[in-house]
Amino acid sequence: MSNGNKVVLIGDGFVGSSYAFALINSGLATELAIIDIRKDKELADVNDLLDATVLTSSPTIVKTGTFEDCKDADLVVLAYGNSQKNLVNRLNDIKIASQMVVDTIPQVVEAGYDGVILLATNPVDVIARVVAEVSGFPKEKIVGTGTSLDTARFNQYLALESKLNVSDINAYVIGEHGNSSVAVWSNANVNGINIREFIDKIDDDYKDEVGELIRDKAFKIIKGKGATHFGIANCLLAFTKAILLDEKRVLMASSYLNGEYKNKGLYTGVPTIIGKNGAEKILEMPIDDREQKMFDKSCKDLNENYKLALEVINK
Ligand SMILES: NC(=O)C1=CN([C@@H]2O[C@H](COP(=O)(O)OP(=O)(O)OC[C@H]3O[C@@H](n4cnc5c(N)ncnc54)[C@H](O)[C@@H]3O)[C@@H](O)[C@H]2O)C=CC1
Ligand SMILES: CC(=O)C(=O)O
Repeated sequence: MSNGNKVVLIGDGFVGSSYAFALINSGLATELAIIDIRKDKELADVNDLLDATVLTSSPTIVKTGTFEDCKDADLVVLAYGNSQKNLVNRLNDIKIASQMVVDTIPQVVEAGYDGVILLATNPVDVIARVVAEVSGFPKEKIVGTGTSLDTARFNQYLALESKLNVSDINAYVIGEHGNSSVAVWSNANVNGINIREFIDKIDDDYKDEVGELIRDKAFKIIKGKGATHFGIANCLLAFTKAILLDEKRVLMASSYLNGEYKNKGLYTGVPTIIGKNGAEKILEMPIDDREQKMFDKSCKDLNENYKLALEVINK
């Protein structure tokens, strides 16, 4: 551990650089080391970010990094992954992303790092499991961003539809961050008042339609500009803050299930208390039978697809 808050970011593309910008503006990190295989991009971003730090209230020391930097890091963040340009199903990226984990995580561990690893790399639920397997770390030290972005999209949708402030909407998405995600309507509320009081057309068709809209949002953004990156950058920042400041915040992380929500042995998006030890406790909110069935199917899909990752890990 460093004397302040040292973050090592691995992967400096759209997502990594947006996170880096959010992080230096937050003043949370005393030091940020950036590692990418594109050394020109890595150096260019470091120099650009250093200029940006001058006008922040608490300037972060930003530098190009090596895996040795992980030795005294307080947090390692993975934002590498396949380009989003042609994304149609995140699960198609399993082999490429698993190979990145195999290429990097042993070096993080060899440097002596044994803290929390936070990741956004897609497919994030499967890749969290790959990072756990390759690192050998306790399961709670691997924290994926899970359905935090899907949850933000669900809340945004409900705020627009109900014409209320998004801060007052409490609605969650669980399961895969991807095509089998599950919007939990049964306990969606506005400061404790059921969402049905504000939107009267909620039947199963409407739920499916909105579920589709939330899932499609990523693809629409990618069509417009090649990647989604601001939303996930702020999700990563919220997790970073919760871990570095030991906030015990409940965030929709990819966490390792051990019987919660009637499933076990895999990482997926569920409400989780996040603190300095990572995913400290999974919280079980009530879900209805329909949502449970969708969640079970999502877990089944993730388990099936993990076999592709195993081919890379065991190569
Ligand atoms: N979990 C979520 O909610 C979201 C996840 N993502 C995911 O984030 C990942 C990154 O997306 P983008 O930044 O748009 O991709 P990008 O293609 O812009 O950046 C990826 C970066 O990773 C670097 N990289 C590749 N292999 C590496 C290695 N072994 N070591 C270090 N760096 C390496 C590349 O050089 C590149 O700079 C993707 O998997 C994407 O699907 C994106 C948005 C939301
Ligand atoms: C790309 C991606 O995973 C998202 O924006 O949801």
